[in-house]
Formats: sequence, structure tokens, C-alpha cells
Amino acid sequence: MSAGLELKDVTIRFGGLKAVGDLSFSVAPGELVGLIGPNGAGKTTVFNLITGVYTPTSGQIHFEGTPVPGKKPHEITRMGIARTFQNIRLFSSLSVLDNVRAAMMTHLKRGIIHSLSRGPVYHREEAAIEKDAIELLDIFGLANRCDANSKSLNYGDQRRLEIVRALATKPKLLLLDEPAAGMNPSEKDDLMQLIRFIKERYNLAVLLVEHDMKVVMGICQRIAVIEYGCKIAEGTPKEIQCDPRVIEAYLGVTVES
Ligand SMILES: Nc1ncnc2c1ncn2[C@@H]1O[C@H](COP(=O)(O)OP(=O)(O)OP(=O)(O)O)[C@@H](O)[C@H]1O
Repeated sequence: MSAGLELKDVTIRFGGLKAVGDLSFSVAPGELVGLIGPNGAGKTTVFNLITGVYTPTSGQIHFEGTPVPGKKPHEITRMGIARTFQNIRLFSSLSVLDNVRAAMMTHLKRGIIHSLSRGPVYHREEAAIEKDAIELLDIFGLANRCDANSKSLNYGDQRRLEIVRALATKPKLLLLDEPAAGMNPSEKDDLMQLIRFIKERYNLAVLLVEHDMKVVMGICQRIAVIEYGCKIAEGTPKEIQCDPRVIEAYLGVTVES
């Protein structure tokens, strides 16, 4: 069994619909892999399988050699897998900083006694959380919005905050579901740089679902293409852009990178 993420012959059926069929692919530690395909191809379903929202009908999913199916989403977060959502899911009543703080709580060591007594352990941990949260927000240009209500952020900033929140759980593998959706071209350029930066800085593996081909082709080392839940191609951005099956099923025309 390899390190990183490995899917082997994964299938999930919803009644008569095979949303994902015999899908195999892997993401090595530190690798940036794209998962692309037409609308309804099964990309978000793959994320839901990896994060324990769905259990495969058959097949295997391992992360760092440990089986993922059967584990609860919060257990999978603790294994080192974090995700963002296609539809932004921030805590809309909380401030920007508190959204990140809440995500960081998944790694707290203190027990209920320390939490209730609010002694030195509690204060030390709170200070460390705040420092880490502000450092992360700073990387994403959001440190000056710490006290703002998260729903007051513009769309691009909310998408960035989603990524910060995922990073706050200290993942080894980050699943990004359409992070560039709704962003303008210059925000997309910034996002590409940020993804590259955090991958290096935090030694992350990234699995990216994204419809914007400039983003996908610009940053992914390897790309898997699915159609009707099945893999139709896998390769480098160059190989994918020239693959006749991918062009027919999805790209339509070759993409300028
Ligand atoms: N819980 C569910 N019950 C029934 N069908 C589902 C469920 N979840 C997903 N599907 C179906 O599985 C298929 C794949 O959906 P999915 O959302 O994974 O596609 P996608 O590639 O992420 O699409 P998009 O690019 O539009 O986001 C679709 O036909 C969808 O309707």
C-alpha cells in the first residue's frame, strides 16, 4: 500500500445510478492532482467518498495505508484530510477569526477540565490558536478582516476563508472543490499562486476539482478525467489537453495554458 491517498476500484450506486464506477487513482504526499470532468461526472461524489460522507458500494479507499470507509467525517479530518465545499459553508454568524478558531479546535489536546477551569493550559492553547489563525489569515490577505462577520466578506474572500478554515485543521491532504468558482481573472491568478504557496509551505498534497481549465492546467502536476463516474484519462496537463477522448467528452477545444 502506497503512502498518500489511494482509491482502488471504487464504486458507489444511488439506487439505479452508478455515480462512480470502478474508479482507481492516487495522490502521493506533496502532489497536486486535478480531478476534472463534465457536470454530473461524479467529482463531488468522489470527495464525499474520501471524506466519509458516503460509503462506497464496493472498492477500497486508503489514506496513509489506513482504510477510510467506515470512519466518520471528523475522524477522517483527524487523519489529515480536509476539504472545501462547492457551496461555501462558513459559520455565517461568526467572525472571520472565529471561523478559523473553530476549525483549529479539532486538534486541541485539552480536556473538559482545562476548558472549564480556564487555567494556564487553556490560556496557552488559546494564545497559540490565535497566533496560528492570524498567520494563516495573513497568508490569504484576510488578517485585516479578523473581526468582520464572515458573511460580510465578498465572494472571493469567502472562498479564500474556506481554504484557511480547511488548512486550520492541519491537513496532509487538502481537497479543493471548485475554489475558483465566482472569482474574476485576477483573483484566479492570485488563487493559483496561493495554492502553489501553501502546498510548499505546509508540505501538502492537494486534490483539485475545478472547471476553470487555465487554473487546472496551470497548477496541477497530474490530472485524472472522469465521465459518468469512470476514469477516461490520466496524465500530465499536456497529455490531457491532447487526449482525443478528453477533448470529445469535456474540453471541446484544446486549452491554452
Ligand atoms: N446523494 C445522492 N443521491 C442520488 N444521486 C446522487 C447523490 N449524490 C450525487 N448524485 C448523483 O451522482 C452524479 C454525480 O454527481 P456529482 O455532484 O458528484 O457530480 P460533479 O461531477 O461534482 O458535478 P458538478 O461539476 O456539476 O459539480 C449526479 O448524477 C448526481 O445527481
